[in-house]
Amino acid sequence: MGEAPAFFVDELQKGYGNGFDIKSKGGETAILLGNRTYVIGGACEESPLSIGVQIFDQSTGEWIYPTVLGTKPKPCKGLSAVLLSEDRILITKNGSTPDDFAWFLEVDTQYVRQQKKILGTDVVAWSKGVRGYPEKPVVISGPSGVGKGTLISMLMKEYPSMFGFSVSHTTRAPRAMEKDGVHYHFIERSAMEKEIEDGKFLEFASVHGNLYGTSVEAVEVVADDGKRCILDIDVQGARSVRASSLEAIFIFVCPPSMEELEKRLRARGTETEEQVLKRLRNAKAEIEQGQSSGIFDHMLYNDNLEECYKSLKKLLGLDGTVTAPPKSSSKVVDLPMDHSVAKIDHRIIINSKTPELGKASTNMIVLDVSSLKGGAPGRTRGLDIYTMDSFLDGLAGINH
Ligand SMILES: Nc1nc2c(ncn2[C@@H]2O[C@H](COP(=O)(O)OP(=O)(O)O)[C@@H](O)[C@H]2O)c(=O)[nH]1
Ligand SMILES: Nc1ncnc2c1ncn2[C@@H]1O[C@H](COP(=O)(O)OP(=O)(O)O)[C@@H](O)[C@H]1O
Repeated sequence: MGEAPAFFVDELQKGYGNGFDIKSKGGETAILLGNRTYVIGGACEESPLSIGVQIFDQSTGEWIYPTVLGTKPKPCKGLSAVLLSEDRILITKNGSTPDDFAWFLEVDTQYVRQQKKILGTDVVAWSKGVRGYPEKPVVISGPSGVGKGTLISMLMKEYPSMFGFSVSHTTRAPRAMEKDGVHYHFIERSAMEKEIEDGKFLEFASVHGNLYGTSVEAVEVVADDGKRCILDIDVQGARSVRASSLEAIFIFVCPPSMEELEKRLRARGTETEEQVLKRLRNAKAEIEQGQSSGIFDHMLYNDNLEECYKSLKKLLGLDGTVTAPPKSSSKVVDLPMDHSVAKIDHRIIINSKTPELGKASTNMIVLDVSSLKGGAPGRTRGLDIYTMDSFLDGLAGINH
C-alpha cells in the first residue's frame, strides 16, 4: 500500500467546510463527503495504469485504501472533481479527448453498497461517462433449435453496421465451428462463478446443465461501437434483464410444432442424443413460460424462415421505413487542457484556466448531467457536452 500524499495530510486535518470544496496539488484532487475525504489522482499503487483513490477518515485520522472496481481511467496530467450527489463524484481529466473526458467515481451507489457487503471492505467503483444513449437492446429467446441463431445471423449480415451481438459467457464446451470470443466466451465454471460474485454479470442462468451469462461489458462494448445490441438468452435470463435497469425489447421465437423442433435440432447435428433429449424436454417448459410469463413484447413463429425474418425486421422498424439509427445531435467540442469545474444544478461548467483574450464564453464548456443512466460496473450514459456559446444561443432562441 502506498503512502498518502504528505502535503494533503495538513490540509485534510484542517477539514473542509462543505462537500464542494476542492484542493488540488500535483495532479491530485480531494473532495469531502461526510467525514471522509476522497483523494483522487496520480497512479494507483496496485494497478499503475489507472488513477489512484485513497480515503482520509477524519473521525479516526486514518487513511483507507478501498477496493477499486469498475473500468478504471488511465492516469492523466491533472484532474478536477465535483460532487454530483451523495453517491458519486464527477472527475474531469485535463487534456483528454472528448471520449475520455468525464468519469464517475461511485462511492455509495447500489452497486458499491452491494460489493461492500460481499467483499467486507471499503469499495469505490469507476464508471466512464459517455454521451447520448444507444438504441434499446433486443432480447431474443426461444427453445433450442427454433432458429434464434439463424435469424440473428441474417440480421447481422444484412445490417452489419446497425447491430452487434452480445457475446455471452458459457461453461459448455465449444461446438466444432464456434470461436471463443465470437460465439461465446468459453470459461471454466469456477472462473465464471467468481466473475458473477464480482458483480460483472447483468444476468446468468443454468441452462441444459451449463452456466450461461451476459456480462455487463458484453452489452456495453456493442453500445460503445454505436450499434444496437442483440442478446440470445433463455427465458430465465430474459426475466432477469426485464427486472434490471436495462430497457430492452423482448422477443420470443416459437417453433411450428415440437416435431419440427426435434427435426431441426437433429438436423443441426451439434448435440449428442442425450443432449438433444434434454433440450427437447426443456423446450416444453420454455415455450409455456415464453407464452404466459408476460416477459415478452412480441412472439414470432418460425415456420417459414424468410417469412419469420420479414416479421422480425418489421417489428424492429426495418421494413423500409427506417434506414439508419438516429445520430447524436451534439457537436464535437474542444476540451481545455487545464480547467476548473463548477456545478450549477444539473450542469457542470468547465472553464479553461488559460482563456483566449476577449473570448471569455467560448472557453467555457457545459457538461449536462441531468439525464444520466447506468453506472458501474458499466458506463454512465446520457451525458451531453456543448459550448457555453451554443447554450447561450439556445437560451436567446427561447426568449425570441
Ligand atoms: N440466460 C442466458 N441464457 C443464454 C445466454 N447465452 C445463451 N443462452 C441460452 O442458452 C441456451 C442454450 O444455448 P446454446 O448452448 O448456444 O444452444 P442453442 O440454444 O441450441 O443454440 C439458449 O436458450 C440460449 O438462448 C446467456 O448469456 N444468458
Ligand atoms: N424456419 C426454419 N425452417 C427450417 N429449418 C430452420 C428454420 N430456422 C432455422 N432452421 C434450422 O434449424 C437449426 C437450428 O437453428 P438455430 O438457429 O441453430 O437455432 P437456435 O439458435 O434457436 O438453437 C439450424 O440447422 C437451422 O438452419
